[in-house]
Amino acid sequence: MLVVEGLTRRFGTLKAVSDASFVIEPGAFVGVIGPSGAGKSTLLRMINRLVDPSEGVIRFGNENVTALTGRDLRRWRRRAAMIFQQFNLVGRLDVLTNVLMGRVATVPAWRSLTGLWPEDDKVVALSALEQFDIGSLAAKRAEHLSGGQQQRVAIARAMVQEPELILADEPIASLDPRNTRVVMDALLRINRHFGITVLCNLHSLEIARSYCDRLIGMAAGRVVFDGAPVQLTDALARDIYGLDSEQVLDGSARAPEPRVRAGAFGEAAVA
Ligand SMILES: Nc1ncnc2c1ncn2[C@@H]1O[C@H](COP(=O)(O)OP(=O)(O)OP(=O)(O)O)[C@@H](O)[C@H]1O
Repeated sequence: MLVVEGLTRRFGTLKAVSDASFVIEPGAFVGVIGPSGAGKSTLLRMINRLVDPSEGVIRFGNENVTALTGRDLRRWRRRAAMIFQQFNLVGRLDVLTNVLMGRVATVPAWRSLTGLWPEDDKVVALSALEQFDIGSLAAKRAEHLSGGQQQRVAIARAMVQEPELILADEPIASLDPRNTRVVMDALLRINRHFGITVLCNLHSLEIARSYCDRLIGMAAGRVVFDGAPVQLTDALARDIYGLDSEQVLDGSARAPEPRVRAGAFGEAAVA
Protein backbone atom coordinates (compact mmCIF):
# COMPACT_ATOMS: atom_id res chain seq x y z
CA MET A 1 0.00 0.00 0.00
CA LEU A 2 1.29 3.45 -0.97
CA VAL A 3 0.53 6.16 1.58
CA VAL A 4 1.13 9.83 0.82
CA GLU A 5 0.62 12.25 3.71
CA GLY A 6 0.78 16.02 3.52
CA LEU A 7 3.21 15.94 0.59
CA THR A 8 4.43 19.37 -0.45
CA ARG A 9 7.13 20.54 -2.86
CA ARG A 10 8.15 24.16 -3.12
CA PHE A 11 10.18 25.69 -5.94
CA GLY A 12 11.06 29.10 -4.50
CA THR A 13 7.74 30.61 -3.49
CA LEU A 14 5.70 28.30 -5.76
CA LYS A 15 4.02 25.26 -4.22
CA ALA A 16 4.15 22.80 -7.15
CA VAL A 17 2.47 20.22 -4.91
CA SER A 18 0.64 21.33 -1.82
CA ASP A 19 -0.38 19.09 1.08
CA ALA A 20 -1.28 16.04 -1.05
CA SER A 21 -2.64 13.06 0.88
CA PHE A 22 -4.01 9.75 -0.41
CA VAL A 23 -3.69 5.99 -0.02
CA ILE A 24 -3.32 3.62 -2.98
CA GLU A 25 -4.20 -0.03 -2.49
CA PRO A 26 -2.02 -2.74 -4.06
CA GLY A 27 -3.11 -3.64 -7.59
CA ALA A 28 -4.93 -0.36 -8.28
CA PHE A 29 -4.73 1.45 -11.62
CA VAL A 30 -4.87 5.14 -10.71
CA GLY A 31 -4.84 8.08 -13.10
CA VAL A 32 -3.55 11.50 -12.03
CA ILE A 33 -5.31 14.17 -14.05
CA GLY A 34 -5.32 17.94 -14.17
CA PRO A 35 -4.27 20.86 -16.33
CA SER A 36 -0.72 21.67 -17.34
CA GLY A 37 1.28 22.87 -14.34
CA ALA A 38 -1.08 21.26 -11.79
CA GLY A 39 1.79 19.35 -10.17
CA LYS A 40 1.23 15.86 -11.60
CA SER A 41 4.84 15.22 -12.67
CA THR A 42 6.25 16.65 -9.47
CA LEU A 43 3.99 14.35 -7.46
CA LEU A 44 5.16 11.22 -9.32
CA ARG A 45 8.79 12.31 -9.20
CA MET A 46 8.57 12.78 -5.45
CA ILE A 47 7.19 9.27 -5.04
CA ASN A 48 10.19 7.93 -6.98
CA ARG A 49 12.40 10.41 -5.04
CA LEU A 50 13.73 12.01 -8.24
CA VAL A 51 12.49 15.18 -6.53
CA ASP A 52 12.76 15.54 -2.76
CA PRO A 53 9.63 16.62 -0.89
CA SER A 54 9.74 19.89 1.06
CA GLU A 55 7.27 18.47 3.58
CA GLY A 56 5.24 15.34 4.13
CA VAL A 57 5.74 11.61 4.15
CA ILE A 58 5.63 8.80 1.57
CA ARG A 59 5.25 5.25 2.86
CA PHE A 60 5.16 1.99 0.96
CA GLY A 61 4.26 -0.97 3.15
CA ASN A 62 6.51 -0.64 6.20
CA GLU A 63 9.06 1.48 4.36
CA ASN A 64 9.39 5.22 4.97
CA VAL A 65 10.31 6.17 1.41
CA THR A 66 11.00 9.79 2.36
CA ALA A 67 13.84 8.75 4.67
CA LEU A 68 15.70 6.48 2.23
CA THR A 69 19.25 7.25 1.14
CA GLY A 70 22.08 5.53 -0.76
CA ARG A 71 21.61 1.83 -1.48
CA ASP A 72 18.14 1.77 0.09
CA LEU A 73 17.03 4.59 -2.19
CA ARG A 74 18.39 2.76 -5.26
CA ARG A 75 16.49 -0.34 -4.13
CA TRP A 76 13.30 1.75 -3.84
CA ARG A 77 13.76 3.04 -7.39
CA ARG A 78 13.84 -0.55 -8.61
CA ARG A 79 10.61 -1.28 -6.75
CA ALA A 80 8.95 1.88 -8.12
CA ALA A 81 9.80 1.90 -11.83
CA MET A 82 9.33 5.15 -13.77
CA ILE A 83 8.07 5.38 -17.34
CA PHE A 84 8.59 8.71 -19.08
CA GLN A 85 6.89 10.57 -21.90
CA GLN A 86 10.11 10.55 -23.96
CA PHE A 87 10.79 6.82 -23.36
CA ASN A 88 14.41 7.39 -22.14
CA LEU A 89 15.89 4.57 -24.23
CA VAL A 90 19.48 4.51 -25.51
CA GLY A 91 18.78 4.97 -29.20
CA ARG A 92 22.01 3.52 -30.59
CA LEU A 93 21.67 0.30 -28.58
CA ASP A 94 19.51 -2.61 -29.64
CA VAL A 95 16.11 -3.20 -28.09
CA LEU A 96 17.12 -6.27 -26.07
CA THR A 97 20.04 -4.42 -24.46
CA ASN A 98 17.73 -1.53 -23.57
CA VAL A 99 15.42 -3.96 -21.79
CA LEU A 100 18.37 -5.65 -20.06
CA MET A 101 19.25 -2.25 -18.58
CA GLY A 102 16.32 -2.91 -16.24
CA ARG A 103 18.41 -5.77 -14.76
CA VAL A 104 21.52 -3.64 -14.29
CA ALA A 105 21.18 -3.54 -10.50
CA THR A 106 21.05 -7.35 -10.25
CA VAL A 107 24.19 -8.21 -12.26
CA PRO A 108 27.88 -7.41 -11.64
CA ALA A 109 28.90 -4.13 -13.30
CA TRP A 110 31.39 -5.87 -15.62
CA ARG A 111 28.59 -7.84 -17.23
CA SER A 112 26.52 -4.81 -18.19
CA LEU A 113 29.62 -2.85 -19.25
CA THR A 114 30.87 -5.64 -21.52
CA GLY A 115 27.41 -6.66 -22.72
CA LEU A 116 27.93 -10.20 -21.37
CA TRP A 117 24.50 -10.49 -19.81
CA PRO A 118 23.56 -13.78 -18.11
CA GLU A 119 21.52 -16.06 -20.38
CA ASP A 120 18.70 -16.17 -17.82
CA ASP A 121 18.39 -12.38 -17.94
CA LYS A 122 18.26 -12.45 -21.74
CA VAL A 123 15.41 -14.96 -21.58
CA VAL A 124 13.53 -12.75 -19.10
CA ALA A 125 14.09 -9.66 -21.28
CA LEU A 126 12.95 -11.42 -24.44
CA SER A 127 9.88 -12.78 -22.75
CA ALA A 128 9.02 -9.26 -21.54
CA LEU A 129 9.25 -8.02 -25.14
CA GLU A 130 7.06 -10.90 -26.29
CA GLN A 131 4.45 -9.95 -23.67
CA PHE A 132 4.01 -6.72 -25.62
CA ASP A 133 4.23 -8.27 -29.11
CA ILE A 134 7.61 -6.79 -29.96
CA GLY A 135 9.89 -9.82 -29.50
CA SER A 136 10.73 -9.68 -33.21
CA LEU A 137 12.29 -6.23 -32.71
CA ALA A 138 14.87 -7.42 -30.13
CA ALA A 139 17.89 -6.95 -32.43
CA LYS A 140 16.83 -3.56 -33.86
CA ARG A 141 18.36 -0.28 -32.75
CA ALA A 142 15.91 1.44 -30.42
CA GLU A 143 16.09 4.69 -32.42
CA HIS A 144 14.65 2.92 -35.46
CA LEU A 145 11.38 2.06 -33.67
CA SER A 146 8.13 4.01 -33.73
CA GLY A 147 7.09 5.96 -30.63
CA GLY A 148 4.57 3.31 -29.60
CA GLN A 149 7.15 0.55 -30.02
CA GLN A 150 9.73 2.53 -28.03
CA GLN A 151 7.28 3.06 -25.20
CA ARG A 152 6.53 -0.68 -25.12
CA VAL A 153 10.30 -1.32 -24.89
CA ALA A 154 10.43 1.13 -21.97
CA ILE A 155 7.56 -0.74 -20.30
CA ALA A 156 9.36 -4.07 -20.88
CA ARG A 157 12.51 -2.55 -19.31
CA ALA A 158 10.44 -1.47 -16.31
CA MET A 159 8.93 -4.96 -16.05
CA VAL A 160 12.29 -6.76 -15.86
CA GLN A 161 13.08 -4.61 -12.81
CA GLU A 162 10.30 -6.66 -11.16
CA PRO A 163 8.70 -3.52 -9.70
CA GLU A 164 5.81 -3.42 -7.26
CA LEU A 165 4.72 -0.02 -8.46
CA ILE A 166 4.85 1.62 -11.90
CA LEU A 167 4.94 5.42 -12.04
CA ALA A 168 4.10 6.48 -15.59
CA ASP A 169 4.62 10.19 -16.25
CA GLU A 170 2.48 11.06 -19.27
CA PRO A 171 3.41 7.85 -21.09
CA ILE A 172 1.16 8.58 -24.08
CA ALA A 173 1.72 12.32 -24.52
CA SER A 174 4.05 11.80 -27.52
CA LEU A 175 1.94 9.14 -29.24
CA ASP A 176 -0.75 9.08 -31.91
CA PRO A 177 -4.22 7.73 -31.01
CA ARG A 178 -3.53 4.15 -32.16
CA ASN A 179 -0.26 3.89 -30.23
CA THR A 180 -1.93 5.55 -27.27
CA ARG A 181 -4.29 2.57 -27.03
CA VAL A 182 -1.48 0.04 -27.55
CA VAL A 183 0.60 1.55 -24.74
CA MET A 184 -2.34 1.95 -22.35
CA ASP A 185 -3.31 -1.68 -23.07
CA ALA A 186 0.27 -2.70 -22.18
CA LEU A 187 0.04 -0.85 -18.84
CA LEU A 188 -3.37 -2.37 -18.17
CA ARG A 189 -2.00 -5.83 -18.91
CA ILE A 190 0.83 -5.34 -16.40
CA ASN A 191 -1.70 -4.22 -13.84
CA ARG A 192 -4.31 -6.92 -14.38
CA HIS A 193 -2.03 -9.85 -15.21
CA PHE A 194 0.80 -9.24 -12.72
CA GLY A 195 -1.09 -7.22 -10.10
CA ILE A 196 1.43 -4.37 -10.26
CA THR A 197 0.06 -1.08 -8.98
CA VAL A 198 0.05 1.64 -11.67
CA LEU A 199 0.00 5.37 -11.01
CA CYS A 200 -0.22 7.21 -14.29
CA ASN A 201 -0.29 10.93 -15.20
CA LEU A 202 -2.62 11.54 -18.09
CA HIS A 203 -3.60 14.60 -20.08
CA SER A 204 -6.47 12.86 -21.81
CA LEU A 205 -9.55 12.69 -19.61
CA GLU A 206 -11.22 10.24 -21.97
CA ILE A 207 -8.29 7.82 -21.71
CA ALA A 208 -8.12 8.28 -17.94
CA ARG A 209 -11.84 7.55 -17.61
CA SER A 210 -11.70 4.44 -19.76
CA TYR A 211 -8.57 2.81 -18.25
CA CYS A 212 -8.33 3.81 -14.60
CA ASP A 213 -10.13 2.38 -11.55
CA ARG A 214 -9.68 5.65 -9.75
CA LEU A 215 -8.77 9.23 -10.61
CA ILE A 216 -6.84 11.75 -8.56
CA GLY A 217 -7.51 15.26 -9.86
CA MET A 218 -4.97 18.01 -9.25
CA ALA A 219 -5.24 21.75 -9.73
CA ALA A 220 -2.66 24.34 -8.68
CA GLY A 221 -0.72 21.73 -6.70
CA ARG A 222 -3.67 20.49 -4.66
CA VAL A 223 -5.60 17.24 -4.80
CA VAL A 224 -9.10 18.47 -5.65
CA PHE A 225 -10.73 15.18 -6.65
CA ASP A 226 -10.21 11.59 -5.57
CA GLY A 227 -12.72 9.00 -6.65
CA ALA A 228 -14.01 6.58 -9.26
CA PRO A 229 -14.21 7.80 -12.88
CA VAL A 230 -18.03 7.73 -12.76
CA GLN A 231 -17.93 10.22 -9.88
CA LEU A 232 -16.08 12.74 -12.02
CA THR A 233 -18.97 14.64 -13.54
CA ASP A 234 -18.43 17.14 -16.36
CA ALA A 235 -19.05 19.93 -13.84
CA LEU A 236 -16.27 18.64 -11.56
CA ALA A 237 -13.95 18.21 -14.56
CA ARG A 238 -14.64 21.83 -15.53
CA ASP A 239 -13.64 22.90 -12.02
CA ILE A 240 -10.40 20.95 -12.24
CA TYR A 241 -9.43 22.09 -15.73
CA GLY A 242 -10.73 25.66 -15.52
CA LEU A 243 -10.19 27.42 -18.82
CA ASP A 244 -8.92 24.22 -20.43
CA SER A 245 -12.20 22.42 -19.78
CA GLU A 246 -13.70 22.89 -23.26
CA GLN A 247 -10.70 21.19 -24.80
CA VAL A 248 -10.75 18.40 -22.26
CA LEU A 249 -14.47 17.68 -22.39
CA ASP A 250 -15.05 18.36 -26.08
CA GLY A 251 -11.81 18.84 -28.00
CA SER A 252 -13.73 19.23 -31.25
CA ALA A 253 -15.52 22.33 -29.98
CA ARG A 254 -12.71 24.70 -30.87
CA ALA A 255 -9.08 24.79 -31.87
CA PRO A 256 -6.55 24.52 -29.02
CA GLU A 257 -5.33 27.78 -27.57
CA PRO A 258 -1.74 28.61 -28.59
CA ARG A 259 -0.29 27.58 -25.23
CA VAL A 260 2.47 25.26 -24.14
CA ARG A 261 1.44 21.62 -24.50
CA ALA A 262 -2.14 22.57 -25.38
CA GLY A 263 -2.01 19.96 -28.16
CA ALA A 264 -1.84 17.16 -25.63
CA PHE A 265 -5.38 17.98 -24.48
CA GLY A 266 -6.61 17.40 -28.00
CA GLU A 267 -6.01 13.67 -27.50
CA ALA A 268 -9.26 13.55 -25.57
CA ALA A 269 -11.14 14.24 -28.77
CA VAL A 270 -9.31 11.96 -31.17
CA ALA A 271 -8.08 9.05 -29.06
N1 LIG B 1 12.47 22.08 -11.26
C1 LIG B 1 11.55 23.04 -11.19
N2 LIG B 1 11.89 24.30 -10.89
C2 LIG B 1 10.97 25.28 -10.80
N3 LIG B 1 9.64 25.09 -11.01
C3 LIG B 1 9.25 23.85 -11.32
C4 LIG B 1 10.17 22.76 -11.44
N4 LIG B 1 9.47 21.64 -11.76
C5 LIG B 1 8.18 22.03 -11.86
N5 LIG B 1 8.05 23.33 -11.59
C6 LIG B 1 6.79 24.09 -11.58
O1 LIG B 1 5.89 23.40 -10.73
C7 LIG B 1 4.57 23.44 -11.27
C8 LIG B 1 4.05 22.05 -11.46
O2 LIG B 1 4.80 21.43 -12.51
P1 LIG B 1 4.55 19.94 -12.96
O3 LIG B 1 5.48 19.64 -14.10
O4 LIG B 1 4.61 19.05 -11.78
O5 LIG B 1 3.03 20.01 -13.48
P2 LIG B 1 2.25 19.01 -14.40
O6 LIG B 1 0.86 18.94 -13.89
O7 LIG B 1 2.98 17.72 -14.52
O8 LIG B 1 2.26 19.77 -15.78
P3 LIG B 1 2.33 19.18 -17.27
O9 LIG B 1 1.05 18.45 -17.44
O10 LIG B 1 2.44 20.40 -18.13
O11 LIG B 1 3.54 18.30 -17.33
C9 LIG B 1 4.66 24.26 -12.57
O12 LIG B 1 4.31 25.59 -12.29
C10 LIG B 1 6.11 24.14 -12.93
O13 LIG B 1 6.54 25.26 -13.69
